[in-house]
Amino acid sequence: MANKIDIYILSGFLGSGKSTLLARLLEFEQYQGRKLGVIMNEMGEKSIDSAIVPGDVTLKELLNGCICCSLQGTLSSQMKDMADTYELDAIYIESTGAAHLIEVVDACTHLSIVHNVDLKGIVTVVNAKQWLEGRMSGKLKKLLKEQVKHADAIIVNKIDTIDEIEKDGLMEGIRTINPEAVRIPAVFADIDLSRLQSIKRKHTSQEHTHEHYHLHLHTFTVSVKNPVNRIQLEKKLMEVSGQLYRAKGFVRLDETPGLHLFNYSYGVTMYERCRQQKDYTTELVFIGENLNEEQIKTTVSECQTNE
Ligand SMILES: Nc1nc2c(ncn2[C@@H]2O[C@H](COP(=O)(O)OP(=O)(O)OP(=O)(O)O)[C@@H](O)[C@H]2O)c(=O)[nH]1
Repeated sequence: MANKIDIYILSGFLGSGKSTLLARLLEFEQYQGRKLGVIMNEMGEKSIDSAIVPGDVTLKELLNGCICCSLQGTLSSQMKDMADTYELDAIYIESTGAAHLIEVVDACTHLSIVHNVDLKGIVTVVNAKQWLEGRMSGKLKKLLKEQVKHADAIIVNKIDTIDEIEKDGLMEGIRTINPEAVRIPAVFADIDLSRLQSIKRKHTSQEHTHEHYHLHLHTFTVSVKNPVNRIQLEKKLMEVSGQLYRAKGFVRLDETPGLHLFNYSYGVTMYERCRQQKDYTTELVFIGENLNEEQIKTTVSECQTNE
């Protein structure tokens, strides 16, 4: 094998903007004629984010678990498989928002793969508002800090949701945690992407000093057969018990025809009309802590109209 495959790990909590960044990176890299692979890890049984990956990019989905623990071995073997089967220039690994990065780095530097790949670095995406407000459990705070600490580049995303003074304070706070990383403020991950291509991995996999605690994230899927009332769903999701960190999936709306991508993260709901005419199942994946599954199922059913 001639050249080693560049590996980039995309990290950042649920809904911070990893897929938004990945979509831009894939377009940017393909424009330069590079052949790409994506390994996408999601907590749920179904992949929602893979919809952003173009058909000519090699895609592997690792679902229903986390590549930093139960799927760590699978990540190494999938990378090896990709490297042996396709002539790729780069592989992007989108980790779940709950991943511990050192374990993901270990999987990327496993003996079975280390001669085929060049780990360029970890890019962590931060949700600016969530980081500033800090409305989250202590464990989650620790995890987000860890994701920033181990990054080689940090995209401080969603700065449209905070003001200029807050932004300055936030950038300084991030610098204090990780002064060596490239730090870039962004809206919808719209950055000079060439800055990411030149990053270098600074940390080594010897740093097993952190305690490996786990967020007790609860993930489940709710089928949404009928069109939903957008405003009602938005309002009711704000009222569910526990900490709802993320919800996403495909739904139809009662007010307009067509399939829509639904995204909920940190109190903000977005609907985006699907341009691709693929046959997506209408269902929503919910991820959070201390969620009441039955309550959320009832909520979703109350927001649906009868056809
Ligand atoms: N306001 C605002 N919304 C954004 C920005 N970047 C992304 N979003 C929206 O935030 C939602 C989540 O973005 P994703 O890119 O899917 O986030 P993610 O980190 O891949 O999410 P998971 O894979 O579920 O962890 C989507 O609705 C995006 O359109 C931003 O800079 N500002």
